Amino acid sequence: MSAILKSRVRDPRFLSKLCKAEDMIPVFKTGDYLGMSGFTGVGGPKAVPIALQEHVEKNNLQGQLRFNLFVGASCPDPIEGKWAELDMIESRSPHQVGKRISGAINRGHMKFFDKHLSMWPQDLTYGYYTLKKAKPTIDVAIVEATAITEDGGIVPGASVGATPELVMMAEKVIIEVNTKLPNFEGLHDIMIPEHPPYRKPLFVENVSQPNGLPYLPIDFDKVVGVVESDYSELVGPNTPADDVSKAIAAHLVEFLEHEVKMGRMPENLHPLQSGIGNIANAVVEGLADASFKNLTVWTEVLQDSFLDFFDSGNLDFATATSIRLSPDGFERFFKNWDEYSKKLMLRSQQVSNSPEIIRRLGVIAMNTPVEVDIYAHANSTNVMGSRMLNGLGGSADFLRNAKLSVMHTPSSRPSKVDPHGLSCIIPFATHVDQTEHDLDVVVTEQGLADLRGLSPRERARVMIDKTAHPVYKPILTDYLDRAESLALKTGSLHEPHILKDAFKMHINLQEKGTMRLESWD
Ligand SMILES: CC(=O)SCCNC(=O)CCNC(=O)[C@H](O)C(C)(C)COP(=O)(O)OP(=O)(O)OC[C@H]1O[C@@H](n2cnc3c(N)ncnc32)[C@H](O)[C@@H]1OP(=O)(O)O
Repeated sequence: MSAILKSRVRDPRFLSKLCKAEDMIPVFKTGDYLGMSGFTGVGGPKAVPIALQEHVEKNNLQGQLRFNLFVGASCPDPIEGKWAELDMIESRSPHQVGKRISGAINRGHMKFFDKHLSMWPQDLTYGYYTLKKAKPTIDVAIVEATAITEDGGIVPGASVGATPELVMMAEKVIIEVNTKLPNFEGLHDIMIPEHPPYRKPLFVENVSQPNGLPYLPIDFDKVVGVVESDYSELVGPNTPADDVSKAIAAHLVEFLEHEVKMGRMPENLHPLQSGIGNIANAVVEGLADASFKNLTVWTEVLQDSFLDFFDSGNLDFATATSIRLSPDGFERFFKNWDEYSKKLMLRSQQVSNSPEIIRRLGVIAMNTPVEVDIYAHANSTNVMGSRMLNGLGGSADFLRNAKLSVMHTPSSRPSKVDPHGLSCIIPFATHVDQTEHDLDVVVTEQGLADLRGLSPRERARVMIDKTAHPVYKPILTDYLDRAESLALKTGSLHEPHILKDAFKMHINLQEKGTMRLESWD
């Protein structure tokens, strides 16, 4: 036992359960329901999942040790991707990131469902996801801790996610105490809501107000092993902001400045939420450089750009359920721990994504879609209505409930044969995650469409005019003109469509490699 482990595990009962990762292998049976801590690739167990994958590989057990895997959001790709490669995942929920896992889903080899991340943990505790089992429990939960308190509470690492509910539902719990990472004590605020009809309001009136405990209580009798882990977070680098993302950020900053000037926002705005991905990261970079002061953040994931935001002196406090930084970002975070940690709080995803709190605090939500249609229905998940990317995540928790709901996207993306082969603004979304009733603003590098208070037809004109790429403006305008004239004849002018043509741009992409239609005829 390392000296650091001894100092981190302050309840001696847990030291009596100390074992090696490999010793835990017999705990797992094929078909088990597994829960893992972690969110957006950080704060999850590493030593036990890696021991399991090595066991499968060494003993040629591919396809013979398969699990139903629940993780609040995604696991690190080196682990989950490898599990997918070794055919160790039978089913998965609610969010994943990585080509190997989405590949297995899209080949039909792995069952997957996504669900609003605020709802997923409570539905788990209602027993909705274990209906097929005789007992509505998770068989084993593997949880990363950076310390265990005197009274047996788990201090998580860089995320909280759905760990409280996974532990609550688990029959057996394995704790990985990570001694490579710093002790994250003091950063968490963990509360588990009661079931209805006993649930109390979440008493959070501002982003920095705690509402729970600084650790996760655990039933010691469930603990079947405590493993020391010395893995760093298995995260990759960030892609630097490009000109498209910078232009999107500039439009958004200008719009928010206007909102302040018109008195619809206070000078320090409202708490900000920013989604995952490169564009979201770049938009936060843009906000960090803008003139807003004393900002706050109520979000799900903090990416690297939030460190610049803190350093700019313009960000007073940020709360999330995960700090998903790049390796350089984590190094910077750990070096300046005292500075950053006093302005941060990590909550469970039921709280960070709580629709009630998001709506009451007046959050400004900003997320990236796959595509948005001219009436402002957005697809966040399924390319061509069919190929799953990552999952819905918390996008709709925020976009439906925010005071200002923003989706940002490049106006076009390259295809194999055309640098602008995909238009992200299309006539009809091939899958709908966010509806026209949820979105206020859509912004691309071309401009910003303010859709508030507009009828569908007004909205469609503004969307095409402000957000579509110039090569697609005439194509989309032509579609809308034709749809309107058809709808006039059929008395259906509220939200005009030509059903036989609505997906013609997508079909052209499938057949000719580009959405640039030569003609609608
Ligand atoms: C954990 C959380 O929930 S945070 C809260 C917000 N969550 C969400 O919004 C969930 C849904 N959103 C997402 O998953 C992401 O924002 C995405 C995938 C839509 C965009 O992610 P970004 O990193 O900004 O964009 P990026 O340009 O890297 O695209 C990611 C991939 O999606 C593909 N993609 C995106 N849009 C399209 C499209 N219209 N058609 C085809 N492929 C597309 C890209 O080609 C890329 O694929 P690649 O990895 O093979 O190159």
